[in-house]
Amino acid sequence: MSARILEGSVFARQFRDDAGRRAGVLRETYGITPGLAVIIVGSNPASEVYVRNKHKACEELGIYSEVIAMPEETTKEQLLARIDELNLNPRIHGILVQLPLPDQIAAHEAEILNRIDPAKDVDGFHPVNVGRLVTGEPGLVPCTPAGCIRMLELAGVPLDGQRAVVIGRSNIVGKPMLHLLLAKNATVTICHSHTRNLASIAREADILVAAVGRPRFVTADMVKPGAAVVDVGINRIAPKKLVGDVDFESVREVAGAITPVPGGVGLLTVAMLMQNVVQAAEMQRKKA
Ligand SMILES: Nc1nc(=O)c2c([nH]1)NC[C@@H]1CN(c3ccc(C(=O)N[C@@H](CCC(=O)O)C(=O)O)cc3)C=[N+]21
Repeated sequence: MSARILEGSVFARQFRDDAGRRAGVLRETYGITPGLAVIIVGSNPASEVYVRNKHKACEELGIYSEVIAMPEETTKEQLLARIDELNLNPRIHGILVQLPLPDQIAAHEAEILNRIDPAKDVDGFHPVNVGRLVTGEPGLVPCTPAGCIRMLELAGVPLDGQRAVVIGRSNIVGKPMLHLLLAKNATVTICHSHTRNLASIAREADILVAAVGRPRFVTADMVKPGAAVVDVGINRIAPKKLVGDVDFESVREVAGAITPVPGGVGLLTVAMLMQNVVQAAEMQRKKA
């Protein structure tokens, strides 16, 4: 048996079509063009790929997009001042500060992210949006986990009552994924670096999400036959070689469905960001 390949491009296309349609309504009915500002501090080759893909997606959907490149030596105060301006800028409905930040301001990451107006927080990283996710109130949800859940639903993978195991406990992927799966009535377990018997826990999963940041960490022996395997990893192991957190070639022989890297979750992330920008613009219109 060989797994069904869940192509990111197929699902990303559907998310983008939906975002484009809603952006059209905002434009034609209300004269609002959704706008996104991305702040990049310093240079990081991986970040540049992401920012380029995002910019292309905005152009295709008629979303206004501004990339604000700040020098490596930017101070916390300078960055906060830039965020304050964007918070007040009526053309900008979504603000994203590209992570990771350079070393001298990385320690202030929380303070920086908390400065973004929660209504414009299209990454869903602000504590107000995190709280809404945990309590089940409507809010902006982190793009990567939100995209994975929507993909699984569109692919017809059942979640209700299923065992889901998430490997990784980051604020960006692991923790929001836990809450989104829980909201779909899955039984969720989080595994991390201190977990004992990780492989045997992973093997119980009907849905296995890998977000550990270790190349090919998930091997075939850790996967239940027929499971849906979602690979959130993006590991550059050579200048032009990208691999996920899942050993794709061996796991595809065991899994029922699997996302590739590249061409999987990364594409969903960009498409979900477009949806979040449109959602932010819709919410700001209703509040105004
Ligand atoms: N505030 C913030 N929000 C983020 O969402 C965020 C971030 N910072 N920092 C970096 C990570 C990483 N990330 C990616 C998204 C899409 C691709 C992507 O489009 N990948 C394609 C192409 C990969 C390639 O060719 O290199 C693929 O997987 O097929 C990659 C990376 C968003 N991130």
